[in-house]
Amino acid sequence: MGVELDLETEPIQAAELCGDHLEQVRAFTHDLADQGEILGLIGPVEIPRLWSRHILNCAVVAPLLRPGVVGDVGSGAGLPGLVLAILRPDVSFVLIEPMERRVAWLNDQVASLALANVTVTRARAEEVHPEHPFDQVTARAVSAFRTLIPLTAPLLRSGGELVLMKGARAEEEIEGAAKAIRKYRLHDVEVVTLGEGVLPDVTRVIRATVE
Ligand SMILES: C[S@@+](CC[C@H](N)C(=O)[O-])C[C@H]1O[C@@H](n2cnc3c(N)ncnc32)[C@H](O)[C@@H]1O
Repeated sequence: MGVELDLETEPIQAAELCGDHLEQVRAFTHDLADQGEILGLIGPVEIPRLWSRHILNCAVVAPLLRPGVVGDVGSGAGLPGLVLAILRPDVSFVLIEPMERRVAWLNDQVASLALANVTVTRARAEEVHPEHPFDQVTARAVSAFRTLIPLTAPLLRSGGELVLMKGARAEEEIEGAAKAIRKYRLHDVEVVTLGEGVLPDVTRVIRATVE
């Protein structure tokens, strides 16, 4: 038995942002609302705003991805990795998460959503050495840009791109990361704002390309 489901009404934008994949995104969202608190994946205050502050904030990132392999570092509940994997079946995803209970949840969701484009790796990012470095790496709510760079940039191929979901202080985080930006040879570092006029909270993403 799950917790009492107190999920907000599905926002009208969900249909627009999820298109043909709405049913799958809806199934994931309802499972997360139902089991997320018990499994320690998400706090109770987040459940009533799961769609507008979490699911759809991840969904707006989908158009930034290119066909290839994306590593999602610190996937946790599957944000953004599972949402993006549902919306972009043309892209392969490797979800990297060290916590056993979260890995079990991710594997269960991959199976129940029948996602053929996802593998889950139980590891810390710094322990991962992909045979074929990733084309892009995503992360959300893992750490500040300065400390996230050493965890994520080494996973990328030359010319690969970081797509890191960030809060309102993204520009300040970039200023504070000057040393790591140089050390890991990042260029074209920029903040893009997604979901403006569509979502209550815009999504801010730091994009950067590795030399
Ligand atoms: C605050 S949670 C965010 C989870 C999810 N990305 C989200 O937005 O809901 C941070 C996640 O990063 C994972 N994590 C922490 N350090 C990590 C590392 N070095 N490598 C990979 N994952 C890490 C944690 O286990 C946790 O699941």
